[in-house]
Amino acid sequence: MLPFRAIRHALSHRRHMSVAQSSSPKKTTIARIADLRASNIPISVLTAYDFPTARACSAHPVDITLVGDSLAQVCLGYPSTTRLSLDEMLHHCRAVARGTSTPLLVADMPFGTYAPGPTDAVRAAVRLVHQGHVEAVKLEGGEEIIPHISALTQIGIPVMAHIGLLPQRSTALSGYRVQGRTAASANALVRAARALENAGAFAIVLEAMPSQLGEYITRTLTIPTIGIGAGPATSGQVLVWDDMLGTWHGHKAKFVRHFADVRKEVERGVATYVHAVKDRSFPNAEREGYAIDPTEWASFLRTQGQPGEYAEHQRTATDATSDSAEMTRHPESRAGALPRANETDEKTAKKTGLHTL
Ligand SMILES: Nc1nc(=O)c2c([nH]1)NC[C@@H]1CN(c3ccc(C(=O)N[C@@H](CCC(=O)O)C(=O)O)cc3)CN21
Ligand SMILES: CC(C)C(=O)C(=O)O
Repeated sequence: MLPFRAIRHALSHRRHMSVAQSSSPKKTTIARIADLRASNIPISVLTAYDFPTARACSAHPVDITLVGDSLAQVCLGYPSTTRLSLDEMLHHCRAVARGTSTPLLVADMPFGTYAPGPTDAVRAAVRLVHQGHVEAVKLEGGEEIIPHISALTQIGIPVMAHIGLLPQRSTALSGYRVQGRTAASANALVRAARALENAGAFAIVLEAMPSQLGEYITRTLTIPTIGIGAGPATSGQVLVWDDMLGTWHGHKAKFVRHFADVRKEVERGVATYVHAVKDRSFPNAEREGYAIDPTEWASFLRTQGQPGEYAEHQRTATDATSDSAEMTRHPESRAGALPRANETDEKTAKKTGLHTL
């Protein structure tokens, strides 16, 4: 019997107990993922690429946090996931691991790190566990990667498989296309799914395929299916962080739903900040600044050879920073004789078009 099957069966007596305790978040284990599928409770998966997104995934919490290689596109600006190196992936895995508490932590094996053969797959996956602090790995592919998956599961690295649309092969496949739309390709996907389960995968991502096929594969297998564009009947769902929050600026696949409009908030925040800096309403000297004892300041100025009257003026000006009339009466008293606040405001507003705010 294969390793994860054995673990699942050995722990099956705990099934009902652990699902019943779902109100108090516990560390997600491989057995718990199997429990959720057996109990027909949908499995929630989200990608995360850094410490704060990992914290957000842990706070609610999601069941599985995936350091997806979509990292290449949404976080690092590469045109394709094939550009991502193992070192770059490791750097982000460590940050995500530091912010992860309860979710099971899974990382994508980057393009080229497993294709050469099972030995290379083991070497790269061991680095992801050792140096990336992840608990499981995900690999894209069908029957051609069965030996790789067997090698990984036999040494105790849990594997999430991934079939259907395979982004790492989008160049060879001439783009991101829905898979399994013909009887022949649907058959090939079902065959691959069975083979991956037999090789010991603990779960399988089904990407961009007809909903009927997503349901059919889910019913055929005993391991959970995690769908992304595979319809509502899969055992769980995964979305890319930036797609879910509406921050991704690129193409929106049909399967994407925005659960928040964070991009609009980000744009509003940046524009308001720039405006506040330009019109000097930020920072406020008292609420957002630090003070020095006036006598200390006066004595500092004496060390600088400044007249006492200047020190006195500085103190008054600090007490009433928002009083632009004060600055107008003594414009020369400000270091470098900066232009008056109103002048600056007018000029920058013209340059940046901030009048529209
Ligand atoms: N932001 C983002 N979200 C993702 O889900 C994602 C990434 N990036 N980068 C890596 C891969 C690439 N993925 C993609 C990218 C595009 C489509 C897409 O546009 N699909 C077409 C299908 C058209 C058809 O064959 O009918 C669509 O319109 O939905 C799907 C998955 C999934 N992954
Ligand atoms: C979309 C998910 C499944 C993924 O593979 C990724 O984030 O790279």
